[in-house]
Amino acid sequence: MTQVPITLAEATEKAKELRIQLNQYSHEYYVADKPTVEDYVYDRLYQELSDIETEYPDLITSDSPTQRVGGKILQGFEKVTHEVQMYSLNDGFSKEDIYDFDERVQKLAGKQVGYCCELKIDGLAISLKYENGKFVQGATRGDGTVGENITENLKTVKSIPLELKKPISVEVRGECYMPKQSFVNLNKEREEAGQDVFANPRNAAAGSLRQLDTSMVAKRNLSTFLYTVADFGPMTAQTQFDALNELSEIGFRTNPEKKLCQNIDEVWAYIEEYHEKRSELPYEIDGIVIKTNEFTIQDELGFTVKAPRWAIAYKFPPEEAQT
Ligand SMILES: NC(=O)c1cc2c(N)ncc(C(N)=O)c2s1
Repeated sequence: MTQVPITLAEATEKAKELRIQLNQYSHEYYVADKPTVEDYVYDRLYQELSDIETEYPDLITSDSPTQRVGGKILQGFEKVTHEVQMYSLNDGFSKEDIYDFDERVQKLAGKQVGYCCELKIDGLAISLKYENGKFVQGATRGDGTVGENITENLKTVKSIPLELKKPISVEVRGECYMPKQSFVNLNKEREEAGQDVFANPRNAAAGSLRQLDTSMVAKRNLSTFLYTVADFGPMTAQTQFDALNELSEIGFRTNPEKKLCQNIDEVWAYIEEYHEKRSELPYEIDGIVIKTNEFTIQDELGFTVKAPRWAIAYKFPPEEAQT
């Protein structure tokens, strides 16, 4: 059926309506993992918006889903200084290390404290900055103080909101990763094309985010889990567990496997549970991150030169090579 040409006013209204609808469907699919429509419904509306933007390029907005496909060739990556350091974590490798950590925390805090336990995602640490709800800068961790500006590449990662559900200014940190199945598919493609294959999903994610052709990044099916707030802006969470829920409420993808543990025995049980479940997860993890849940305790315990005193990363033993 030939499209009846529409006026600029009608196109403006229709484009806004389509953007809102498409961004909602995209959030359901890529962030909430709960799609409510079939792909063909999304694709038809997307084509309608793309046709309008082709007819009226001035109607293209920074949060339009058509901006996710990339198409820019970057000259390189500028350096970014993190105003809030992206810290690293002290590692633990045994049950004893974890119980020793708890003993140190209780001694410093003067009481038993609760812990928020989260899966340690095997990806690339990223920092995302938003101003008045709009995504303005994405950067790699780098050395924790200076990273690289990869904003254009991160705009193609569908689980990263281009606009938050609230017009707030925040900085958040998390992990960008490649799902296991996407890694298998990518390496199959590369092998068939006679290219080198990636050793693991983490290298594949890192290699993807270093692409200078943003349309290549868009095709790599990268995803994210956000887990730290560096600049709270108007966010009100007073604990790590609540901060994760608040991150999700404003539009970020967070990992659903988190657990609030009342003592270190519960922490150890969680570690054993996910050491068992590790192979069933659709993404790689290399351990468990344990943090004192109350931010007041985190402030009290502070940091050593290298890492927070209020957190530890339990690293799983290397998986036995499949014989
Ligand atoms: N280096 C770090 O501080 C962290 C690294 C990671 C990681 N790779 N995955 C998950 C978390 C988390 N949920 O806190 C953290 S925190």
